[in-house]
Amino acid sequence: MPSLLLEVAGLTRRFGGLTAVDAVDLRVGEGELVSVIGPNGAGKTTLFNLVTGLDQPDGGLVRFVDEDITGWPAQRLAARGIARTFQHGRVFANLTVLDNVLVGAHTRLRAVRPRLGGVPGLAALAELALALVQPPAVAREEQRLREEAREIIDLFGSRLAPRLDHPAYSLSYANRRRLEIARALALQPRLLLLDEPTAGMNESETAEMLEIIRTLKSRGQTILLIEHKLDLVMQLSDRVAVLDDGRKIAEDLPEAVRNDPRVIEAYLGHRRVGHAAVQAVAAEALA
Ligand SMILES: Nc1ncnc2c1ncn2[C@@H]1O[C@H](COP(=O)(O)OP(=O)(O)OP(=O)(O)O)[C@@H](O)[C@H]1O
Repeated sequence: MPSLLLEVAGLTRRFGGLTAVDAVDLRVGEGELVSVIGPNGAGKTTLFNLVTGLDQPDGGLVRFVDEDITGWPAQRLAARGIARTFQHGRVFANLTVLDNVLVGAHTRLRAVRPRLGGVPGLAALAELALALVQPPAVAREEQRLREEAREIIDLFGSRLAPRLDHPAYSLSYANRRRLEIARALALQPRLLLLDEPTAGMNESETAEMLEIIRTLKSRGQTILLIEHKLDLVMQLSDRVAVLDDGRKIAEDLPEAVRNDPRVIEAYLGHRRVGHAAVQAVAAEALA
């Protein structure tokens, strides 16, 4: 059993009368790829928002490594090594591909740099002075970051590498999604959360994304993945957790989840259909 990186216990989020995330438990070990699946509205993105500090839980806790991080803001979590991508992709449209990735790297550096005495404005002034003077150490660091950013971009091969100087707004939808992942990787996250990385992608783009995620996993990257394309989930995951109406209804190895009638029924929304019919429909959908 790998050492525990993320532990979610009894996590709950209500919106008015709706319990979007209902007492969910989840554990992710170092180096694992755990997928969260479930029908639309099951609570997957809300769960991600709670883990990454974009939303506050009404109950339960989130532990990361050896700290209780429940309710921490996103910036503080990024400093601890939690990075995410969004369902609809978020990049800085007016920045180039390279600069988008550099933003990720700079965020990491800012997070680990010691605070300058807590004097308001001093840190910003120091940054400005460093930028103006560019002492050799800063120039070297900048060069190193650029090389690191290029290496990350190279992971996406001919999709992004020839477009280093292109503004993000000029990229195709699939390339913007790739760029968003590249930027998250520049944070060198201990935990990477991917929210539907293949949403809106065609079959060959999806296959490429599968290979990229496989590569990240083989390098030891811990990943929490939301994905609707179950074929991809089944190929990549160490474990699969299934949400339905905010509750975790199953968590198991991919093969076991694939054959779990509760999962099939919930996922396909065929609660009133006979078991045999469900299995027939599911066999088609999950094939
Ligand atoms: N800010 C909000 N205010 C009110 N209701 C919300 C809010 N965010 C999410 N919900 C509701 O919570 C439930 C869970 O939504 P969530 O987006 O987490 O589901 P999901 O599993 O990610 O769905 P999908 O697969 O469609 O992305 C849904 O019923 C949704 O309408």
